[in-house]
Amino acid sequence: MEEFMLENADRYKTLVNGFKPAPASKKAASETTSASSDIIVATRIRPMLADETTAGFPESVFRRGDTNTVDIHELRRPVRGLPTLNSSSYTVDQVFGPYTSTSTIYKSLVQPLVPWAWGGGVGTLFSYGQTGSGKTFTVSGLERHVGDTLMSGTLEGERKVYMCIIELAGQTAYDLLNSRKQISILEDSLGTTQLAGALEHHITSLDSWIEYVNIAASLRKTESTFKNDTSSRSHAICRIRIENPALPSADDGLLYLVDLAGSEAARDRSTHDASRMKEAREINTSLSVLKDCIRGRALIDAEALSADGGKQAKKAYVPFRQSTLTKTLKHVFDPAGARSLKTVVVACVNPCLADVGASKNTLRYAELLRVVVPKAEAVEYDPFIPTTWDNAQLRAWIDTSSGTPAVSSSILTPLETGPQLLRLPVPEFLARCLKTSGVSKEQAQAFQTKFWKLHIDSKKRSESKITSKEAPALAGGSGSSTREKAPSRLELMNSSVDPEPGAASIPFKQRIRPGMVVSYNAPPVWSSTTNLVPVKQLAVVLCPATAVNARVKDMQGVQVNPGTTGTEQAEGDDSEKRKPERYLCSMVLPGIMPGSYGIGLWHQGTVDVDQMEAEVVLEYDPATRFYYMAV
Ligand SMILES: Nc1ncnc2c1ncn2[C@@H]1O[C@H](COP(=O)(O)OP(=O)(O)OP(=O)(O)O)[C@@H](O)[C@H]1O
Repeated sequence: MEEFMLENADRYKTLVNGFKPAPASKKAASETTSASSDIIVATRIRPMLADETTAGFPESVFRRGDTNTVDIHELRRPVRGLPTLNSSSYTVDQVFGPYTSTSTIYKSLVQPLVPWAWGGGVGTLFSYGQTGSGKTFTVSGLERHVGDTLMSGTLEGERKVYMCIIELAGQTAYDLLNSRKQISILEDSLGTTQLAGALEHHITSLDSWIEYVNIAASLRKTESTFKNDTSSRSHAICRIRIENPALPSADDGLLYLVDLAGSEAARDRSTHDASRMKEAREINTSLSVLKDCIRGRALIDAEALSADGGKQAKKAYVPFRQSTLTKTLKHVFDPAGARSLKTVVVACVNPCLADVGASKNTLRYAELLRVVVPKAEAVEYDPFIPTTWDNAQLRAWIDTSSGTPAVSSSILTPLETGPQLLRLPVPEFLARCLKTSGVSKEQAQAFQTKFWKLHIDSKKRSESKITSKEAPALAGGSGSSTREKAPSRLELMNSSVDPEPGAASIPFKQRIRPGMVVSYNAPPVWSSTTNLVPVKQLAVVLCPATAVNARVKDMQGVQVNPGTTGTEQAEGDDSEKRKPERYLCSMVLPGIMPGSYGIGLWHQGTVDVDQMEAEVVLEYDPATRFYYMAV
């Protein structure tokens, strides 16, 4: 095939020079969808390398004028006659041609992620592409620019910056800042991913930043391939954690710079042995899972913040547990997390005609990452729905609703709209409030909760409005009177409310069931053994203590059902005696948002029925991914 390309290089160049793209379809103007603003997908076309030019290969990847469209041309070998041109085009959010510097790319794509992470958000950069397309060249250049910005002292406030660089090869992880020592990727009992065994370095100067980046680069596992002598067959993840000492309980900002393993060109594979083929399969699987995770998470975020309550958005799935790469980057994908995210993907392409197939695959992948969400229609302003507020409406609300002294709206939201403020990382929200003189941490926190609560309540209201609108249609046809449609059992699954009709009229102790949330008045048995403080002494009932076997122990290691050692089961036909008096429960833990809760599924203890005070209804909020108490 390469011979055919070289033989027909001149004809190919003539055909490419005469290429005229089809006129842009009118569809774009009338589009009802747009790419999600939380994820930017860009393409960088690297320059031709000397060996490619010397071999006589022409270029095959071109930016179309100043647009965000890339044209790829290849030669088609017809059955009869002269070769013809086969062209395809791909559209992404930004295109950088072969002469664009890394510094320009930094300014336009990555620089905004730095203050985002500085303010407590999660920013992630992925460089993706075929082997030898310039991924490592791009990431290593960007790493230096990030270090420059972080260490420049120009960002507001005091922060502590920590760096950790790891490499993932298949299922195995190594610490690139500790002599490539093997480490483990673990999830702790609160569901947080831990890079167990990896060293984290406190970075205080640009020199030490560069030193660590260089150490990692030199240790990066490389294995020669046909295409690129220093090809990396592993993913490298540089994680920057940014601590804000002024808000010790707030989430740390995170910045991930990820140099993905090369997605190889088909022609390279022919020279590989079985282990290299297995490696290639593993890489391709992890890249495919990554694509699903990026898309899924962006769809979920778009859905949560849409003014229509996400009714138009498709239901998304984020399979982050399906690969070590996405498990490691759990913060970036986990739909149950509440972090504000910004993601940038740079799809690197090699312009050489010899690699045209791989370039097409890379750009196809890039296009798939562009999550299309329903275009924001001009929504009618509603004083109770923050997602409908423009900047002026939001500022007017802040001026009147943020307490005394009022939080300065020009500091908190100089430009933001309601939906944008909802996306702001909580630590950044609080830090901005605290800039108004006289505003205390407590006031800032209470105001942040108030804003979120308004949003959550508005979503609940919009859901119930839709339900009641649907009711006549469902009742219609029979001519029956318009009844409000009762929520189905499935719809009730977002709440701990008893799904049985009429349950509210039965005292809660007579209908204790798995999933019921109760408040109780005894000192929590687990607080002495853990630093996690249960919230308001709430617990989720799992099952009667008598239902579990002798092996089951609570958090203190105490046997939950002491009656399971033998005799009691043989004796028991007296149902009164067997009636459970205590229940195995999971602890309800404080959430990240003020007023929010999480459920510590594995933080289990027993609660006596006598100690239970009342049933409490917790509702799950998909926007923040926490539970809130229903009023
Ligand atoms: N924008 C660029 N300008 C100049 N040279 C570049 C550019 N991008 C890449 N190169 C050169 O191309 C070669 C391959 O780049 P690089 O090693 O970054 O590819 P890669 O995609 O990381 O490959 P692999 O997946 O095999 O690791 C290197 O010699 C690099 O210096």
